[in-house]
Amino acid sequence: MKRPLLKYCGNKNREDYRLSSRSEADCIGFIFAESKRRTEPSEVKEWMDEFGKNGKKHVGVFVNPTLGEVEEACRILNLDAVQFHGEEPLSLLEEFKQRNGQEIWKAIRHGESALRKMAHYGPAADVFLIDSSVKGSWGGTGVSFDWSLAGSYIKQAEQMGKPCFIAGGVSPDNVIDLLKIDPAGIDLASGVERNGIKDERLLKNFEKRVFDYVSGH
Ligand SMILES: O=C(O)c1ccccc1NCC(=O)[C@H](O)[C@H](O)COP(=O)(O)O
Repeated sequence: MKRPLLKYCGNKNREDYRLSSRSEADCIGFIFAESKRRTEPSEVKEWMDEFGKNGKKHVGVFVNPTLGEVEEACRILNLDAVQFHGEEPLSLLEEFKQRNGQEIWKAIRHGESALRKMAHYGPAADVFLIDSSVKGSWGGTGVSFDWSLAGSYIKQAEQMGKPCFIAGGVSPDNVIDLLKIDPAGIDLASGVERNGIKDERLLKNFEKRVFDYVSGH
């Protein structure tokens, strides 16, 4: 099987950045929205200048932002992709795409209307990310959803010709269950953190499990 793309999200300090930028991840994410993981583009720029991007796609995560906020972060960081993680109108994503051309990720919460929302955002989204739905939180909850239901998202994204990341409570302990449904990408924040910061042993353990599983299938 093909290894899924990996994204470590919620890098919020210099050490998180150092670890994630030296990891096996393909993408690393930064929260520019209200969160315990919130950071500022100017801080990320300092870490990026110090350690280098090391080939990782840098993804800025926003929740119901203004176009100006997203464009300002893109200007400072030259982001490779922007992840819209709220209930943004499709017109905002379309306008952003038209003006800037960056890759757009649309996060959608698992639930009854998720397939319909994927179709709705299809004209603007380049990548889908399906996350758990937890009341009162937009993301980064560490809570998983029933992955036996994730096949329909993966299939619909494939039919639309777009990769689909699965997120929400993924960790070294449960990633094998997720790999069995063969998602194009896996996104996680909490599962590779200890006391709220990225943990090298958890990152290595997670990657070993993914790589061992993939090489055996
Ligand atoms: O991580 C956050 O704190 C966060 C806050 C607000 C919006 C989005 C957020 N995270 C976006 C991500 O892509 C996370 O990796 C995703 O929600 C999964 O998080 P976790 O369940 O902790 O692995």
